[in-house]
Amino acid sequence: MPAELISFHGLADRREHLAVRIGKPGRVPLVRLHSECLTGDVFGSLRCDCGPQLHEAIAKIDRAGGYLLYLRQEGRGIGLYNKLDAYRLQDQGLDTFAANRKLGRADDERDYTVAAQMLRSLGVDEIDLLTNNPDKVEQLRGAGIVLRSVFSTDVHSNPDNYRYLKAKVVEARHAIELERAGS
Ligand SMILES: Nc1nc2c(ncn2[C@@H]2O[C@H](COP(=O)(O)OP(=O)(O)OP(=O)(O)O)[C@@H](O)[C@H]2O)c(=O)[nH]1
Ligand SMILES: [Zn+2]
Repeated sequence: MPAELISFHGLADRREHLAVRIGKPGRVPLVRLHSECLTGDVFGSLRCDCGPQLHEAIAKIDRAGGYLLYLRQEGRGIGLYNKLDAYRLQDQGLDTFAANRKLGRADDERDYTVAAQMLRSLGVDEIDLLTNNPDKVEQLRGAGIVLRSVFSTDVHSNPDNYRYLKAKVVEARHAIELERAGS
């Protein structure tokens, strides 16, 4: 599908982030904040749901018109090296959040101020948001972005990511209807 890549510099965290404009965004575009996940997005790891969510978001935004904000927040902000350490701890039985804590990190270190800055510079102050994560909703609202609607993503569960998804529901209030998906 036709898409336009827009690269941002000089944002609050000084990192380079990307917006992908897909379809024809109207006044209230459909937006997905996608946090970088090299293992899931590029290599198709089944440990998480990032790859399928990325493709789902692109297809949905293509239909509605909007933006995929690809945020360089690997490992919920702790980076790839630390995420791989966290995976090792998960293999020893810790859940995804406890593993972060064991490494001396917060459960989730992502700050979505940069997403609000990117939207503003695209001329957007009201959106429909695709997410299950209440923290994205609260942070965007706190940054002054109006959320007309919040849509859940589909449930992309498999035997390898079930514990990871369950921990998101139980510990981080994600709106994922795991049981209805028959997992
Ligand atoms: N620290 C850590 N990060 C992880 C782990 N698994 C995936 N991630 C990262 O988590 C981020 C994706 O966030 P999720 O918590 O899966 O989902 P979300 O983006 O908060 O919520 P949705 O918008 O509903 O998808 C990506 O940056 C991944 O690299 C893990 O086990 N530990
Ligand atoms: Zn992932």
